[in-house]
Amino acid sequence: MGSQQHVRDIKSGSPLPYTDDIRAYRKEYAEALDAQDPLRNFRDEFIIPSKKDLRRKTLAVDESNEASDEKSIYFCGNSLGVQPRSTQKYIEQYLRTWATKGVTGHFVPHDDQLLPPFVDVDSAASKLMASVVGAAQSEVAVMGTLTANLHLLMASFYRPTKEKYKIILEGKAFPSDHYAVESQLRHHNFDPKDGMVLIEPRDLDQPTLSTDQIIKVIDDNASSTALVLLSAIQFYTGQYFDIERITAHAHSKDILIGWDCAHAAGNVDLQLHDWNVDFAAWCNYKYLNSGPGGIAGLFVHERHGSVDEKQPESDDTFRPRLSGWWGGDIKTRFNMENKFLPQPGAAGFQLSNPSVLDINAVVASLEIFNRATMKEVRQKSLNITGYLEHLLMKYPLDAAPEDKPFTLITPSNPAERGAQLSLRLQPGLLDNVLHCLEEKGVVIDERKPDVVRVAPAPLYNTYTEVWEFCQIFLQACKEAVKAR
Ligand SMILES: Cc1ncc(COP(=O)(O)O)c(C=O)c1O
Ligand SMILES: Nc1ccccc1C(=O)C[C@H](N)C(=O)O
Repeated sequence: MGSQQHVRDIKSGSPLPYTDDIRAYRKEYAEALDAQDPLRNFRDEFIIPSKKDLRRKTLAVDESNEASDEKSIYFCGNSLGVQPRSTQKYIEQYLRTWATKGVTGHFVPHDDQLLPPFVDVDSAASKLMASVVGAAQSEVAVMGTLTANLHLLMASFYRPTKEKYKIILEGKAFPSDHYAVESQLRHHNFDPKDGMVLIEPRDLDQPTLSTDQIIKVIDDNASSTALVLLSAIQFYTGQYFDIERITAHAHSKDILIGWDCAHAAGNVDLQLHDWNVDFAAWCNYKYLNSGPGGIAGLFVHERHGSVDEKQPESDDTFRPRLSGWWGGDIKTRFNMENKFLPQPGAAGFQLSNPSVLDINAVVASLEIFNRATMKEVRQKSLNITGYLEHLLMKYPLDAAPEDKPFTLITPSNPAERGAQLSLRLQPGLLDNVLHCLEEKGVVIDERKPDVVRVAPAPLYNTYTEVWEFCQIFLQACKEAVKAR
């Protein structure tokens, strides 16, 4: 099959039919894929660090050169997404509103403002967030930070009894999640050694977890488990778990389940509502490009968020929670009567008035996402990450095994991964490979001692970058093997 046929197949949204046709390994093929990419114009919405800027010891950005400077190959949106061009405009607008309106900026709408008055920016953000994670607006709040939100949600959803008190999580969960669970158990006077049930990979060389294994751990601990907390996409392996099936299974055992969507939000087309997830939390600084440590997001399924207006605490479906004034009824919030009536839905979990500065950055990015659908973003992601895998594993056609001193630890089934591929290098190669990549202006990240994570972000990365990355990476591997 010729390269034009491949391109047509990609355009029609069908799975990319890779072949060993020599033409498909040429740069022109990657360029043709870019030319046909329906999302190609989104790249212009982002500032990709240039190679020159990355090398510079100072921050000076010479804007006149920005367009002409050669861009880095930035495949690190799984750790920190790049800056949308519009972020600066939103933040300047916020600074101007604060400077010129002072406290009146809280309440008075002004015609030229990009966002509503300060007190309403949280709902402007949740409105844009809802479709990105597959939720109703009322199920989403843009607030806090990921780990703090996990604690808040566990305060609501982890209600242990003497019999049912365990929390199931991955053995290799991101450390912050591990610490959050450990400290929740201690907070309730349980011993984490007994109360934390860790799902460990069976094979350390291929450290993914099968759905059957997860389900078996749930079954084995069903009578003593209060909560399951898993990551939607595993930060290390890039594995995308079967959220719908695992959630349904936990529910069938009368266990609540929450999902850490840090590596999934803005990456895959989550359907948190339809999958009946109890709660979820994520940060917005990875695939959602809202800046380091920026304001985060959480989801509470609508069945947990209802409020009886008169007697919220006696409503059966009311979730007990740690509260603050911003979660309270908007109409009475400023009455200072100390009668807490939570807002329905996820907004009722808010504590403080949010940082408007931070929310501006989230909104700037979400507005870009809302110009596409997550289905389209995911389709490009499947194609571009599939192309990356294909080139890494098959190119060049005459490659000897020693030319490929790495294995893929991310599942090769596209349905079981997002944008990221994690590659395990043979021992002793990592530092030299990283050095070569840095020299060539490639930004990826490493997990010591031997794993690199490579994540093309569908809204700003190109097929041509994938092609270039593979040339550089494979050459870097060759040189590292020689130097070993
Ligand atoms: C899965 C996961 N959980 C937790 C964190 C920590 O998040 P934060 O520092 O924003 O609380 C991260 C990223 O840093 C992460 O990837
Ligand atoms: N927030 C950070 C601050 C400093 C360095 C890394 C991070 C990350 O987010 C790491 C990310 N969670 C990861 O999966 O590697």
